[in-house]
Amino acid sequence: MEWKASYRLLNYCKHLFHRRWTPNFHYFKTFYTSGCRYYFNQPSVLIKPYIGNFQQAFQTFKHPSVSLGMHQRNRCRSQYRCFASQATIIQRRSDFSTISSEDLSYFKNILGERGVVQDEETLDAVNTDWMRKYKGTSKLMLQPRTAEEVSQILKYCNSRSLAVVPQGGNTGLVGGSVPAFDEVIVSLSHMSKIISFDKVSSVLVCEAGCILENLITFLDNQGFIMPLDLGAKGSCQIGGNVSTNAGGLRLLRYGSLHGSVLGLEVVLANGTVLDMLSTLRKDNTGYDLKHLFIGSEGSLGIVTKVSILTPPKLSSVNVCFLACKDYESCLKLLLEARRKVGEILSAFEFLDHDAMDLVLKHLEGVRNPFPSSMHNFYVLIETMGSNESYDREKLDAFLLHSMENDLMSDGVVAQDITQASSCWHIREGIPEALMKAGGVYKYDLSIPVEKMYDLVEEMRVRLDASAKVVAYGHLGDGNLHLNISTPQYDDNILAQIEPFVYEWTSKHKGSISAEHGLGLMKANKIHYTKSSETVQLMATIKKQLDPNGILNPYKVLPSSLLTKN
Ligand SMILES: O=C(O)CC[C@@H](O)C(=O)O
Ligand SMILES: [Zn+2]
Repeated sequence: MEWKASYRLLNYCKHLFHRRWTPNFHYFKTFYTSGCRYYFNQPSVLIKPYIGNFQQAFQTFKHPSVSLGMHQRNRCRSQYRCFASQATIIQRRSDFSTISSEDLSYFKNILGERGVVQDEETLDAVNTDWMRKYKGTSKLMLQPRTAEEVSQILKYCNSRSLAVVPQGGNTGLVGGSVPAFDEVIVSLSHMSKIISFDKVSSVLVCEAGCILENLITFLDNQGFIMPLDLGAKGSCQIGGNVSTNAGGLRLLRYGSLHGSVLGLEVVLANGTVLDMLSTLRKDNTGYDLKHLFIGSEGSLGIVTKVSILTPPKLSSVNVCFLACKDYESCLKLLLEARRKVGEILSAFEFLDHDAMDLVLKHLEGVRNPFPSSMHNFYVLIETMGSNESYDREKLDAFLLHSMENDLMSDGVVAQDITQASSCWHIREGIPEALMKAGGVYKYDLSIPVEKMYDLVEEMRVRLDASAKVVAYGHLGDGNLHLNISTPQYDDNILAQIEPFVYEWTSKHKGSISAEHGLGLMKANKIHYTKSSETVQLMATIKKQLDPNGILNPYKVLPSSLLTKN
């Protein structure tokens, strides 16, 4: 029995990771929990802390190369209707101009031929969002190289009433980074310089178009890390991350970008360059305006430079993947991880049976860590610290307690970086697997964790079996990614999901956008989370900073509140 079980663990590691390793059986300990035996190789139950680039070794989540048919949608020149979002029926604002040959000459004059993109293939890509659900009809993308060029562009567009969509890596999931109609796309991709890094204060200053993964690599060489990490790090840009207040996998440990971003340079709609590029931790001189731009999705200004506090790289990293019989056990594990693992806890992610099933079916190279059985829930726990034996002791205490108290049904602990990255690949691969499975309705919700899974269960009761309700997310942050996967988009299914999902979230005092923003998808849904007074004040701020409403129109706030007086 003992040998069988340890063999199973050993076998798992061999199969999943195609690696040979020699466990030290001498150290195997046995625990009896609810009639099951659990075996962990005590000293190596925790992965050996590896020195080196942990981040880099993770699989980079690239855009799926699968060819997905464009979803059915009805669109005419003045009306945009996204099939997958019932209420996203908006009219093109008639006071916006269309591009003229004089406009093109002006832009070519300030940016040169290279900065003015009109070829159809490129425009098709930048008009289409990552999910291929939203598509604009822009005929022009501009590629400035400096904040001054951004300023000249916006000043001109403002005077001509030309609407603008700022675009970074275009990895957003709510249709916020693509035009709704024919807005001019202002790409930040050519503004990708790292300006400075001060090791002592650990502050990085860079341009908005820096790809997150490039910053991660740069900092790794200096012995630091970025305070945020996302599945889309290979494509997303820091300016987009800041503009959407991207959350991701490490928010549990390092907090949101409202805490890490120390300063910004932002270009306003009228072309004013707002220099708030502070590198100071403390500055109580009046209103801290940078926070207005963090998470405003490019609707108040275009972020051109970012100054960000970067935590030191930690040498001891552990990843474990645990199986649970019910959601209640996941919550208990979270509580115990907080208590016993404490300050070294860096991620606490969860996925349910349907999410695991989907990944196993649709993603190549992913193996079930527990090949002999499927479980109802899984959690991925990561710790990061600087003292190997201290970290091990903490994780050990947590795992032993969890086993003794029947909080997990099975568990594996990565023994090296390859195994750790395989565990992460399961979690990070879910959005790609969903895309490959067919149509997907995405909801990114903050809900008090005790209630969170009730929504998932209620949703399953509402929908028939052809719709797969898939739940996963950042459990440690109270963030549920509720996805309904169907063979294709269908308005009848959508009617069963919405407005139910928003009403349910609102009733339980949750947020209808935990980390993805509102974009085009949820601009008309903001009232489910924010009071009417708050939304009114937001509209007042928007009108003050962008009186002509040229910046990312139709997004974030309901258009009805922004009509010109
Ligand atoms: O696809 C989603 O719904 C979530 C995407 C992303 O925020 C994640 O956590 O993987
Ligand atoms: Zn997420």
